[in-house]
Amino acid sequence: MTSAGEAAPTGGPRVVATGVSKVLGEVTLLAPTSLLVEPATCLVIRGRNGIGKTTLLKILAGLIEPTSGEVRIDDRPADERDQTLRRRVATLLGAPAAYRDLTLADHLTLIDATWGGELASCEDRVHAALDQLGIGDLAERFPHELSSGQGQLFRLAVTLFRPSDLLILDEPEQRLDTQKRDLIGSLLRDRQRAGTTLIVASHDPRLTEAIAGEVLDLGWGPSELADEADDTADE
Ligand SMILES: Nc1ncnc2c1ncn2[C@@H]1O[C@H](COP(=O)(O)OP(=O)(O)OP(=O)(O)O)[C@@H](O)[C@H]1O
Repeated sequence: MTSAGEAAPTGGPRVVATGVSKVLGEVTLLAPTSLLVEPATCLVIRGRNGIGKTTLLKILAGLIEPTSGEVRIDDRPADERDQTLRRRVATLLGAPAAYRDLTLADHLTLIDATWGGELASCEDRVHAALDQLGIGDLAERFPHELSSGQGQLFRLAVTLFRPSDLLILDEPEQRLDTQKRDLIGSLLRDRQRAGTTLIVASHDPRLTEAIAGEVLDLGWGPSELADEADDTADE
């Protein structure tokens, strides 16, 4: 059985999205989009604020249903309720649930137990995972005792620690200083070399340069809100 903190040994899946879009009432959250991510490669998704990057990641992870189109992760439709996919796909999409009365080390220990990690080596692996992200000295802190950047490192630790061979990350660089962004770039490259497939939305050119095999630009044009603001300014 795969232990928490290790990539699944079989190699990451191929991800194919065909014409996926999301529309809620009058609002288009994501225009029709297609992509292909080969196993153990990294796709970085870019584009202006509000273009639909997070929406696309949620669709790829099977967290929300597209209005049109479909996503396949290897031969399976993306669906977070699919147990086989849940064992493979780790996501950082918004803040994962954190328990106020559990320390950072407690959180990782809980994750390890959930995914069947070996009990005897759990403590060592938990501390190694926190050390790897430069927050080993915060192991006994509670989540609400962290700075915003330390909180982001904790969320990354939680995401990277559980077994997965497909990582879907929304702006992993958020709130991090340059050194930590470089660290994340290096950790993600290592995961890719170990066989993990990566799909990452990012606004950081340096991180993109460090990890991207392919880049998908969703668009850089003005948003409707910007259009409306321009119209108002013209009046
Ligand atoms: N629940 C919702 N209801 C209506 N519109 C929404 C909802 N969630 C998001 N949107 C809209 O959908 C669009 C896409 O949002 P999304 O979060 O996917 O963009 P993004 O590219 O990730 O933006 P950012 O770079 O700012 O993180 C935005 O215009 C947003 O306002």
